[in-house]
Amino acid sequence: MMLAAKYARENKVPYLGICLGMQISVIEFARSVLGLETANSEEFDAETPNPVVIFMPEGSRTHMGSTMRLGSRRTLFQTPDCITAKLYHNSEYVEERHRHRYEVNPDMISMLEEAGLTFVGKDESGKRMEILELPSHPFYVGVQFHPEFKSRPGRPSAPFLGI
Ligand SMILES: NC(=O)CC[C@H](N)C(=O)O
Repeated sequence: MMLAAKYARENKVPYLGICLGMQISVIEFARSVLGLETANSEEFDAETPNPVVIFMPEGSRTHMGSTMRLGSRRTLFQTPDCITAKLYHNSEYVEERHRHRYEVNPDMISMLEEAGLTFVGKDESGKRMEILELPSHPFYVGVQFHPEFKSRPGRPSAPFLGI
């Protein structure tokens, strides 16, 4: 997955990373562009010195049961000037379904954004990264939620229309 994300980023191949796919794109970007060779998700290396993806449960941090961020949650677009906001018909927010425990580390956002990765969708607290884009790329998009859950035959969820 890491190599696929790298290849797509460097060769301007369309990339839609869903959930772990978004997390992988952040790890790959941190390693290749920021030069943080040890960047990782806490899920894969709990001791990583550069945790760009961390355990961010909605419930308890110590119990696996009921810690998943699950079901429909709101994502607010941070700017109308991005690919995904346009795909979602210039809505101010979208409600998509979630199923995960790990998320992009909010403490690393400014570093990632200074290097060109932009977080164009966040939850209402501003702490949970929901959508990323790479403006220097024709279509490099990551979504923490699962747009496929609301996709239907003949009525695909918006992000798929961008590929
Ligand atoms: N559905 C997914 O891709 C979730 C996996 C992911 N590593 C998590 O945050 O739990």
